[in-house]
Amino acid sequence: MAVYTHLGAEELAELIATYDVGELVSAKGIAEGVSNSNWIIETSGSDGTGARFILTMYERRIELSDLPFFLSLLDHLAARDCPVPGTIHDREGAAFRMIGDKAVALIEYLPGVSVDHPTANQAHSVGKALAQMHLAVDDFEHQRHQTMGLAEWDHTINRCGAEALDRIDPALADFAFDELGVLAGDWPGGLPHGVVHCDLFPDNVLMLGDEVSGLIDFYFAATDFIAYDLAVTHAAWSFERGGHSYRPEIGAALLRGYQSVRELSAAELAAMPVFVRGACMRFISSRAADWLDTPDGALVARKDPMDFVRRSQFYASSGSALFTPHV
Ligand SMILES: Nc1ncnc2c1ncn2[C@@H]1O[C@H](COP(=O)(O)OP(=O)(O)O)[C@@H](O)[C@H]1O
Ligand SMILES: N[C@@H](CCOP(=O)(O)O)C(=O)O
Repeated sequence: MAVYTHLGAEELAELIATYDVGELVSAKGIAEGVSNSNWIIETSGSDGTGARFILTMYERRIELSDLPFFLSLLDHLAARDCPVPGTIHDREGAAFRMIGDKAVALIEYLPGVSVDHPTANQAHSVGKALAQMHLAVDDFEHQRHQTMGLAEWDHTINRCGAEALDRIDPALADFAFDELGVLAGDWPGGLPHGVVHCDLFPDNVLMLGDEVSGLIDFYFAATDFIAYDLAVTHAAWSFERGGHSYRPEIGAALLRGYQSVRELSAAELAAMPVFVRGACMRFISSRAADWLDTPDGALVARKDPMDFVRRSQFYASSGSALFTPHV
């Protein structure tokens, strides 16, 4: 379910007329996604040859005051040849408009599909695209506070409470409280930082064959350590679904692809074993809170926090072996 708001044909045509993209031809709701409403929009195109866009209505989770940051980040990266959709500005130059109390933005449509079970070549391309993005944000002038960092994981886990966590899984509370202590003690400092994606799961990457055709869903982007973003991507891509087994060829290809564009410093490599565990805790905490907030029988599929507990335990048992300079 990812169309939360009904927009009538007249309302959509009126909206599209505020952009220089031709007339509305069709609008189809997109089923994927959970946070926002998305439509594929087809128009006659400004030159009459037809054009396709994504219309996003921001429904929840995103603060309106953050929208200029997210949208200018898309434009910045698109202008630097990253495979990121740029925004279409309306005839008055605005990157987003309001429909009632909700913001909407028209963005470029990118081809490609999200893969469920990546190959090593695909992971290599994702590593390259991530590193390219990290280089391209170097001159991005805006910042955004990391709202999903260590303090928030701690706050979220404590808000859930041990009893509720144990209702999800009897091993969850002990694991989460112990792990938060480890992360608080070991969290690195003083590493290169910049604006990073922070949620580059396979469903936020579009691929054409082995090549990345789109990086999407930048709505968790924030200023943080650059290597932490690689850690999030590593934790999200390198396991079988459920987190039961590590896919060494995927983790290694991702790192190789990344380092073919941006080499990690010795200090960044040394921080990776903690960063990947932090990345797991980030999704354990948000998934646990979402799990407890989602009523039984709701249409939204719950994501299992234990999947990332297993990934974290694997990382803890591997130590620095996955992140040595020769990988
Ligand atoms: N620029 C784009 N080009 C093509 N498809 C897109 C684009 N942006 C989003 N999509 C499609 O819309 C779906 C949901 O988008 P996403 O931003 O991930 O939503 P949510 O934030 O609700 O998770 C994606 O899985 C993808 O299929
Ligand atoms: N990728 C995260 C949750 C964020 O949801 P998204 O649909 O906005 O990517 C997870 O898997 O827990």
